[in-house]
Amino acid sequence: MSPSALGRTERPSTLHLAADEIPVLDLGPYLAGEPGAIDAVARDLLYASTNVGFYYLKNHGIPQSMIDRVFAESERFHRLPEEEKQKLKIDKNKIGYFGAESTVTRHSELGKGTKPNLYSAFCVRNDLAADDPDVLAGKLFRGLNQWPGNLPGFRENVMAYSNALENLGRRLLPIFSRALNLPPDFFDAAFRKPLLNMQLNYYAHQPDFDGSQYGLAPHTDRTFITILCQAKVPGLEIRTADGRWVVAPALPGHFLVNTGDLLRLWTNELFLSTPHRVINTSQVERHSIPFFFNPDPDTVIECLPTCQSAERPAKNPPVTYSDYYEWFVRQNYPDVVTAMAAHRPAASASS
Ligand SMILES: O=C(O)CCC(=O)C(=O)O
Ligand SMILES: [Fe+2]
Repeated sequence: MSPSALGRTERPSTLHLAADEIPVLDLGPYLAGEPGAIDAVARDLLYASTNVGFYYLKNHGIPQSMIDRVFAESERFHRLPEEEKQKLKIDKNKIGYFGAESTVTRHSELGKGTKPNLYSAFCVRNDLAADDPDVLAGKLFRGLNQWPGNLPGFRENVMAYSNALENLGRRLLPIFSRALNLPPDFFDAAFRKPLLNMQLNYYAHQPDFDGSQYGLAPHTDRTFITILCQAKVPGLEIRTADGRWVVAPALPGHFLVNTGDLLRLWTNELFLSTPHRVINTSQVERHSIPFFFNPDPDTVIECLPTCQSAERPAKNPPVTYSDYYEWFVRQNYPDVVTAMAAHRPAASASS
């Protein structure tokens, strides 16, 4: 146990805030390997994570043409007839399609009592092969992706983007280690085979807001981090530490990252997992793509050594990521729960 635990930090004087609220981290110097760049960006990250929980990334190195292609694929997918999309209905691994009003946000206190969500989504995970050991072992959340049969190029463009975001996620890990006073490779083992989940989210135009029916109800993410691309249409609101809901603008060429519950847990609740929600009262359809970046499901999440001290002991017992995540899925996705029950081995059916 370290003598004194890390705490919240002051805003670095060079750190820019978008919309007066949300830090903008410049990855350019770090990705270019400039000396000392990791220290500067780790300082910004520590401030953003302990005070806001959301931050934009600029100069992240992902070409705009690749982003445009994956949004074009999202539009192609969501234009398919509903019955075509239902052929890919979400399965026990939370892979596939879920339609409007088929999910309910129950895992967050803030989402309690809200109506089913208006959004629909296509979910993909790591594109594993049928002979992958985890697939053969039937490990939960390690299944094969489902792909539409009639959209040539779809799988390639979606996975090209997912692979690029996976690489970006890995490049961020040493910055988290630096911010948290940990050895540079601290997170590497947990992310050797990360548990990825990416969604092509679609929000129809919502003419009005009745106070309880959201595109996506208030919630926190059950992730390590989420890397979101909002394309052009805003609609995401985040709840500031002082309780206001503010719109996170769709900034061209920027990703919006948020700390998830898992990283909050890992850091002994030092990093904020900030509530957010979506209401699309713009006059047009909204597409967004969250990339949920998570460690291997077998990872044991135990309070980091630099986040605890005699004065600030660990607040939570260790838990494996699979247990932590399964609880969340069971709360929110009734169709996944049904699929899980259908696949449960007979021997454990009554337990
Ligand atoms: O669509 C968005 O902008 C946010 C999506 C989101 O919060 C989620 O899928 O968890
Ligand atoms: Fe979210």
